[in-house]
Amino acid sequence: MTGTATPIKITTKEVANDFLNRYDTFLFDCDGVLWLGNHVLPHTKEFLDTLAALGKKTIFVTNNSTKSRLSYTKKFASFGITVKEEQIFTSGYASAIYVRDFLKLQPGKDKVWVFGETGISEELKKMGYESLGGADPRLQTPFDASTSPFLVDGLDEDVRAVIAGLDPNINYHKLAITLQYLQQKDKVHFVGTNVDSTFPQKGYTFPGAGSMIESIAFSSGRRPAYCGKPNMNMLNTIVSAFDLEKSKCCMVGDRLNTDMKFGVEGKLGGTLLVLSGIETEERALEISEEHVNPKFFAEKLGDIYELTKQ
Ligand SMILES: O=C(O)[C@H](O)[C@H](O)COP(=O)(O)O
Ligand SMILES: [Mg+2]
Repeated sequence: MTGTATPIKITTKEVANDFLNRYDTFLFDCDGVLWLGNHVLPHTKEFLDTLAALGKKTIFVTNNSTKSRLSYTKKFASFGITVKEEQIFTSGYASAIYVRDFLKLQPGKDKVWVFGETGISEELKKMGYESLGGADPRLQTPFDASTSPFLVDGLDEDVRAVIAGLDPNINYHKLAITLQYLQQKDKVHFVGTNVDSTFPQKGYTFPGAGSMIESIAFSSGRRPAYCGKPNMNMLNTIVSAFDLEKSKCCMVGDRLNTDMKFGVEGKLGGTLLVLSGIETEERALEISEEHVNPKFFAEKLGDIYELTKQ
């Protein structure tokens, strides 16, 4: 599936201003666009300040489930950027919404086993769900079936779903216990936060959530319901939360099969691919049935900011 026209590279003041004037709302991916891990990219704050000065709406849509929306407001603040929790949507939040609104699990009764970080368990807790696993320190111990408390004490009968996401502290203990829950096929749903195969960091590309979730899918022989980008439920949640006019929205991201697909399939007014994360100019321009093409592309957000200031 491809876009309909040759992607436009933003390299002049005129094209940069035309790009900004086309949309009133910008949906920003985070990793690979605003920052790489804890390294904020050039002019991220200045670019967002420019959009605010132009009266544009900004929404942040990250597939990174390791932090809660509230925690992300603190990450933004550490870069001097003020963002409200309501402006942020994570794949962990999208997964918790799926458990609540689609699986209709009962808070206070049904529990969720988490393979991943606190970004998932904190969103579940805010919805009234008790979660197990996740950052439980007992999972950091080397795995031994005869001593693992999760087996010795027995699996929790009230677990009705597994949510699996990015876990930089992945280990065999976590994989083994998560599999035990997923082997209860008729009782425990399998939810994945996001399908990203890799995770961009400054100077490196590391394994992403999708690589871990697919490992669990392989061992369990089950397919997860993925909730992050490019899932349209996530987009519909955002569009209705802000009552957005799709044709006036632009999705800004660094990955073709999540961010750009999210924007194109979501029929947003436009898409901007930045090359500061996963993709390359060749891929942006490549016509392929394997991926969509962006409407615009640029080396990085900061370049667009600098062009508007010429
Ligand atoms: O592995 C992952 O989870 C993703 O690479 C990463 O977190 C993507 O985050 P995003 O680019 O959607 O902000
Ligand atoms: Mg990204």
